Amino acid sequence: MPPPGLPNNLKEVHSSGSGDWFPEAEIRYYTNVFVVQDGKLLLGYKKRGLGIHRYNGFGGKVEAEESTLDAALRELKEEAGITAPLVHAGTLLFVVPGEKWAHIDIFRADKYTGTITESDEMRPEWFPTTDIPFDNMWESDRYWLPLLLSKQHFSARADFNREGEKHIPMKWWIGTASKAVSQSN
Ligand SMILES: Nc1nc2c([nH]c(=O)n2[C@H]2C[C@H](O)[C@@H](COP(=O)(O)OP(=O)(O)OP(=O)(O)O)O2)c(=O)[nH]1
Repeated sequence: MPPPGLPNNLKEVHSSGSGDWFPEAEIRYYTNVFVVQDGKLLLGYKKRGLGIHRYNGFGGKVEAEESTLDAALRELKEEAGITAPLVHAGTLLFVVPGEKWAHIDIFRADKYTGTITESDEMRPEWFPTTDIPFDNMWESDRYWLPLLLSKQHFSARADFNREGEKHIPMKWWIGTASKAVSQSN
């Protein structure tokens, strides 16, 4: 059974952890973009803020009166210097008790235009899709990123406890939807 906050028509791919899901809270919307080309995945080494010193896709908060897609395009331009045709790949609910729930819309692009450029926030780096640095990414990414790479639309929830700057994974659930990956623009 999918956890609270996810649609209930999903097929489980992976789940882990124990205890109860953390209680509901207000939702804040984020984006995250992964560019995949010629068997390589573009990641950014985060130089500041949430997820510092770890690799991630490019993204951030959706601003007021901005669509999710526009936010994703803006963050990709700000953080990596490029633009790309984005396809919605899945959704991740990122939960920390006492904080707003982060609803992260995750996009994939198979091509891009512009010159990849380091920003204040991210240092872009290509990795072979067979050698992704999961040990240096958010803990549950290893379970859903393969679904993004194989173009299966997914929904996931990951609950963490925060200890200072550290996020300790408590429980997570990842599933796929029957709907095919659709073009979002
Ligand atoms: N891959 C992955 N990404 C995550 C997880 N949790 C989480 O917040 N993120 C993403 C969502 C956002 O893309 C990014 C956090 O955004 P941010 O705090 O840097 O937002 P921002 O760029 O608007 O921040 P700022 O400019 O205001 O400092 O991290 C997770 O578990 N896995």
